[in-house]
Amino acid sequence: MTETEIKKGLAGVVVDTTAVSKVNPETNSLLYRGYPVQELAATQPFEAVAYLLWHGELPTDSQLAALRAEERAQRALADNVRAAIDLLPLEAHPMDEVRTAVSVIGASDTAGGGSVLDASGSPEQNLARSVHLYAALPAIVAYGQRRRRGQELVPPRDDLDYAANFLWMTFGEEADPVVVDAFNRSMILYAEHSFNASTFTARVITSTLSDLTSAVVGAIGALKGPLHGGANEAVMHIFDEIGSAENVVPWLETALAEKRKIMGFGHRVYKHGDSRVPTMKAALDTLVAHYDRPEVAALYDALEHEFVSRKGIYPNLDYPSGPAYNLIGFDTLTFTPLFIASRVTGWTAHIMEQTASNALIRPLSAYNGPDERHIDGYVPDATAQAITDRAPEQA
Ligand SMILES: CC(=O)SCCNC(=O)CCNC(=O)[C@H](O)C(C)(C)COP(=O)(O)OP(=O)(O)OC[C@H]1O[C@@H](n2cnc3c(N)ncnc32)[C@H](O)[C@@H]1OP(=O)(O)O
Ligand SMILES: O=C([O-])CC(=O)C(=O)O
Repeated sequence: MTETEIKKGLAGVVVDTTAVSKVNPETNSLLYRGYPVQELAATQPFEAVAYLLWHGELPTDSQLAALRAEERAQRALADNVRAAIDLLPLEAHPMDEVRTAVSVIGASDTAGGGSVLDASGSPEQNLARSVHLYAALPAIVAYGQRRRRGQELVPPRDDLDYAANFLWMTFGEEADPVVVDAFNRSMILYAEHSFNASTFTARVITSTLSDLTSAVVGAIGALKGPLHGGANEAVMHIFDEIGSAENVVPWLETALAEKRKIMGFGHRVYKHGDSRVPTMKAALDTLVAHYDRPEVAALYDALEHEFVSRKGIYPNLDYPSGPAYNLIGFDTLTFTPLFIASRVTGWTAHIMEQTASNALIRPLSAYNGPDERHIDGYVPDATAQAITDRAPEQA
């Protein structure tokens, strides 16, 4: 195999089909099961989009009511999950906290029937466990933020929809409808994006016939990195570093001179802008007006203008989401866990799709290590000396 045949990072490689979503960089569009994400964000509750991703169709009224009832019944933070979270240091990264909590659920989940040991991945069991994770995650994320702030757990409210209840459990007060709407839109925009790194991770794990929760745990690990979901958190650090719009030019000149990656910009698939950004920017603008924080929009616009005009690289969804979550009152460390709470719907839709039409995912590699050599030439002492002699940075 020659080097030119290798697609580093699988860039541009089509590895399978999917009916869950379609990302089209040419038309700058994103369809969930055929519906433009902008239309879904403008009209649907997150619950209906979760249903759409899992079932392929938007729910009827009674189907939506049934999903809502199932979700509400599993909203409360389970005692064993809380106990596991409480064992973690307060300084633990919230992504590690959520990953651990999901693992605990997986080790004790009987949703969809069967014993704890039975993770057979039948369609009924996978769907029930998907709904369970989606229902359980808001309490986990909300409790994590409250725990770090030294606040008590807030139990869920049965009379609130998913987004309003999520904000209630996080802040202990009912959010303004404008805020609930912006948050609901962000949940919908984050829900699904074809074969991104975390979804692909989930599909690789599923392809070995491992269980649904293991695939979600692996996906969380992939999402944590700043080149993927961790970027929404990194965007806020950049905003904090810059401070205000008038500092953008000197800050950016230094960052570019240092060859820093500017988080929240660039995308593997979209090269002319992310289809979700205009919708999330509109939600951010609503929040800026609601909280009367024009300086946030000024900084956002100034950095976007300077970076795009210098580099021709456009914002991705994490760019408007970071400041939007900050305005709502989430701690920066909570931003990527919010992404998990949303993306678990897309991940599990892909896990079910992979299960239904499985082939072990196992690509090839081109070897570029030492030529074949033989053990009779191996001298242990000489090898040990060679390791000791290595420069510290190589050791
Ligand atoms: C929801 C999401 O997960 S969206 C992605 C969130 N991630 C980020 O915002 C992190 C910042 N962005 C990036 O690191 C990249 O744009 C990625 C990883 C998202 C996509 O990267 P790739 O498709 O692999 O492109 P790659 O990283 O090779 O970039 C191509 C060129 O643009 C540059 N570039 C791309 N994004 C950025 C950026 N944010 N800041 C500075 N330069 C950038 C690269 O340095 C590279 O330049 P070079 O050709 O001179 O080396
Ligand atoms: O598609 C990607 O590579 C990353 C992304 O935007 C997402 O997962 O939402």
